[in-house]
Amino acid sequence: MHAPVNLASDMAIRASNVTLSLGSNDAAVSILRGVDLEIPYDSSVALLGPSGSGKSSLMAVLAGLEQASGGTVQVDGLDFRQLNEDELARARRGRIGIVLQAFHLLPTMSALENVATPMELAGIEDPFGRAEAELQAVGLGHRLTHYPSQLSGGEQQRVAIARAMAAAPKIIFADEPTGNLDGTTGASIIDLLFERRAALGATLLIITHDPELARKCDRVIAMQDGHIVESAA
Ligand SMILES: Nc1ncnc2c1ncn2[C@@H]1O[C@H](COP(=O)(O)OP(=O)(O)OP(=O)(O)O)[C@@H](O)[C@H]1O
Repeated sequence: MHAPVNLASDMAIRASNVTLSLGSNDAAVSILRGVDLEIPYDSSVALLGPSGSGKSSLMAVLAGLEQASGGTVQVDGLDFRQLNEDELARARRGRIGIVLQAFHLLPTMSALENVATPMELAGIEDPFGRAEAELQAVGLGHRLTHYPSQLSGGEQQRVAIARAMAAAPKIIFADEPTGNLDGTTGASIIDLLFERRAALGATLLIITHDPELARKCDRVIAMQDGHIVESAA
């Protein structure tokens, strides 16, 4: 087993020549084809690109959900390619928050439990106190004991945001977080994500098809065919 290597880094994310192939032999598909990327701490980045260009796959690699096939991936100073699956899971805790299009809340748990339980399992101190404070911060202080089926889509995404943010992660990954919401609700979710990001001083990488949302970010990165084809501040 490798010990996590802690590399001095001024970048939240530093990826170099990252490749990802899935499947084996004749069925292997080349999904990421040499991605180079540097994202500073406390910044926001939009990731744009056509369907199938590799945005979600790149996010999975940078979030430590998928191991790259080649290249280097440094996240908050950790060399992800040196870590095994358990070490990656530990590295994510308290460091990385993830918000997806489908909210992925556990239906048998209240809003409070959905936010607190992952922190409890990760051994983070005072998980219920932190969960309650974060649910209040996302405007759901009055919905702590509600179950997902008793919440609107927008409210469920607020719970998912609270779950991603409650452990004060340094990096937040959001994959089309408004994809299942109507325009007005989606806009309020985006405002919330940016507000909480700023409050935490976290880095936000957000996959979106919405150019207006992309303009709110410090930087826009465009992908095509597994490559970064454009990067603009
Ligand atoms: N597990 C897998 N095995 C084989 N191919 C995969 C796998 N996961 C994704 N792919 C392929 O990798 C390519 C990139 O997929 P990815 O989901 O990263 O694209 P995307 O840019 O996020 O697309 P979208 O905007 O539609 O979500 C696609 O061609 C997809 O079919």
